[in-house]
Amino acid sequence: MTFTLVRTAADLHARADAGRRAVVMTMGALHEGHATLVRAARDRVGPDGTVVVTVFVNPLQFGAGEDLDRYPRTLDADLRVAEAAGADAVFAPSVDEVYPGGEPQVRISAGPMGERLEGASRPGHFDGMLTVVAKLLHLTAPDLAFFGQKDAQQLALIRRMVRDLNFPVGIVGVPTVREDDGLALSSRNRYLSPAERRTALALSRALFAARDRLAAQEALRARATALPGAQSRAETRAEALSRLGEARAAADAHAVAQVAEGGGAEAVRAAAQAVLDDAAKAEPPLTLDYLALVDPADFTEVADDHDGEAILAVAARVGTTRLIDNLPLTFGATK
Ligand SMILES: Nc1ncnc2c1ncn2[C@@H]1O[C@H](COP(=O)(O)OP(=O)(O)OP(=O)(O)O)[C@@H](O)[C@H]1O
Ligand SMILES: CC(C)(CO)[C@@H](O)C(=O)[O-]
Ligand code: BAL
Repeated sequence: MTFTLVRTAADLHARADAGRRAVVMTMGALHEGHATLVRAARDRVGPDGTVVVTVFVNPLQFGAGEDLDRYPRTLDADLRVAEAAGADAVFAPSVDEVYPGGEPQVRISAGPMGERLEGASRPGHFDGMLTVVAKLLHLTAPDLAFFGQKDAQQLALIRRMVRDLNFPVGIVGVPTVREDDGLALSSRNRYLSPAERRTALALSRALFAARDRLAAQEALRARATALPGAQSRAETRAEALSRLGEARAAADAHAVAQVAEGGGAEAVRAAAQAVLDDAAKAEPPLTLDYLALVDPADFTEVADDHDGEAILAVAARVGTTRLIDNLPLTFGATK
C-alpha cells in the first residue's frame, strides 16, 4: 500500500483499507518511542492490515500557561518516521477539522482517576485528552489502538473510558522506550539543554533506585522464608536468621526485620525520593511535582504493606520543561 498523508475526516473515510486496522495516536515530534508503537501495531495487524498514525496537537488538553504554542511541530520528519516504522497513513488534521464547531461543549469526563497526579497538576488535562481520543477513535475506527506505558495514567484512563463507554476497540499498552542512560524518550526532551538533560536523568535514576530497593527487600524476604525453622508464623524472620550463627546474620536479621515490619512500600518510595532530593540541589535543579506509588487500577496511593502490582510515578520540572516517568513494580513476588 502506498504511504499517504491524510488531512481530512472525509479522506480518511474514503480509504478502502483491507484487514484489521490499528491506530497510534500522537502529538507529533515523533521519536523512537512512537516508532516502537507503530512497529508493535504493524506486528499485530500483519502485512495485510492497516496502521494509521494520528498527529494532532490537541489544544483541549493544554492548560493556560502550558506549552501549546511552543510544542514542536515537525510534520515532514514525522512522515518519514511513521513510514519507516511501517505505517500506511498519517492522519494529521487541522484544529478546525477535529473541532468544526469550535471548542466542544460536550466532553468526556475523566472522573476521580483523572483528578489525581497528572490530573491534579494539570486540571482539565485528562478531560481534554479523553475527548480527543474518543473523537480520534470515531474518526479512525480501529480494531486496536496502541498507547505507551510512559503515560501510564493516560493509558489507564483510556482503558477505563473504553470499558465504561463500550468503545469497540482493543487497547494495547507498550512498555516505555528509554535512551541508553535511562531517560524516557519524550518529545519534550528536545526542550532540554545538555545541563538540564543531566539533571533530568534523576527521574529514571530515582525509579531504578526504587526498583533495586524493592528487589533487595524481596530477596531478603525470600531468604528469610527459606531458612530452617522460619515456617512458623509466630517466629520472626529476624530470629530465624540469627539462628544461622553467621557473622552476616545480625545485619541480615536487622534488614529482614525492617522488611517484615511494614511490607516496605514506603522504603521503596524513599529510595526514589533520596535521588530526587539530591537532584533538587543540582545545577540546574530539579523541582519535584510529585512522586507517588499508586495502585494501577485507580492511581490512589498504596498502603505500606501493599502486595501486588503498583506504579511508581514521578513528575518534575527542569528549567521550563516538565517531564514525567514511571515504572511498574510488583510487591510480594517472592511470597
Ligand atoms: N518513550 C516512550 N515509550 C513508549 N511510548 C511512548 C514514549 N513516549 C511517548 N510514548 C507514547 O506515544 C504516544 C504519543 O505520545 P506523545 O505524542 O505525547 O509523545 P511524548 O513523547 O509522550 O510527548 P510529550 O513529551 O509531549 O509527553 C502516547 O501513547 C505515549 O505514551
Ligand atoms: C493520546 C494523545 C495523542 C491525545 O492527544 C496524547 O495525549 C499523547 O500524545 O499522548
Ligand atoms: N504525552 C501526553 C500528552 C501531554 O502531555 O499533553
